[in-house]
Amino acid sequence: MAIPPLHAAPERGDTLLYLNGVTVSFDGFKALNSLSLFITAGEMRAIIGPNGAGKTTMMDVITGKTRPQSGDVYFNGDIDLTQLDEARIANLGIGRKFQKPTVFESQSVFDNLKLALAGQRRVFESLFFRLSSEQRDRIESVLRTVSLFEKRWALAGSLSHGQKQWLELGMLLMQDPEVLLVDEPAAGMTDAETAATAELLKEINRKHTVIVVEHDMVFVRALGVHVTVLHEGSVLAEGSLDKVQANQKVIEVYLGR
Ligand SMILES: Nc1ncnc2c1ncn2[C@@H]1O[C@H](COP(=O)(O)OP(=O)(O)OP(=O)(O)O)[C@@H](O)[C@H]1O
Repeated sequence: MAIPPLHAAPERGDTLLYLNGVTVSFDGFKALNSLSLFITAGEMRAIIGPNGAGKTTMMDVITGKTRPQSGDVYFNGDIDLTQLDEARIANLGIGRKFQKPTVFESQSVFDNLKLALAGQRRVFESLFFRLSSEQRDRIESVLRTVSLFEKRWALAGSLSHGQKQWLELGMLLMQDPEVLLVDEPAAGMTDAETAATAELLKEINRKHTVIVVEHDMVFVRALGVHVTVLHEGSVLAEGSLDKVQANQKVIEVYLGR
């Protein structure tokens, strides 16, 4: 049974991402069941929910990897994302970071960011193209943002798991996306790395809209942002972490796992 929407839909023009009544079925199973989610420009939103709630499918719909059977998906008020392919959507400024880091291990931290700047160019060409001073400044600024300036000449393969995640966030930042979708950034991190990642996302959020999917409640608490709880492909609750954690429906869903 579809859960009725918690709030009336806002005006599309007031949103950066507008998902209204989005349904995705796999052989009759609804991974998203009339999902409605509205993100305002400049906000950071945490998305939580038990396994199979539809978090990954939601990100697949936004990035064009999966087409919904029904519902509206708009970016910036009037760009219909259901009509665009993944490359077009990425070029619009919707960047995604998957859970597993995919940095170039045999290249330096600096060269990984250089490769990210070059975008679609072939890897070999990209390593030998000459940087302008603005491009070098930009790489250095991102290196400082992700706390890897001191490590810039180290091979990416020698970084800790947490540092690799930060490098990959840095690679995403080189493309200067308007919105970043970040999948479980704190997974597998030490407590110190988790705390540093929360600070990093807050810093990134100063200039970019961020949607972060995460299971680690300590991390979500450190972010201190509005939380949306997904369950069976719909929004179950929304609000501060304290508010949703006190919600009886949310408690039942998590205890019933
Ligand atoms: N390609 C697919 N074919 C069939 N079923 C799918 C497919 N992709 C996802 N599903 C199902 O849809 C539901 C939602 O999956 P999804 O991966 O979006 O959940 P999730 O909230 O990201 O879960 P997790 O926290 O485990 O990553 C699950 O029951 C999953 O098995």
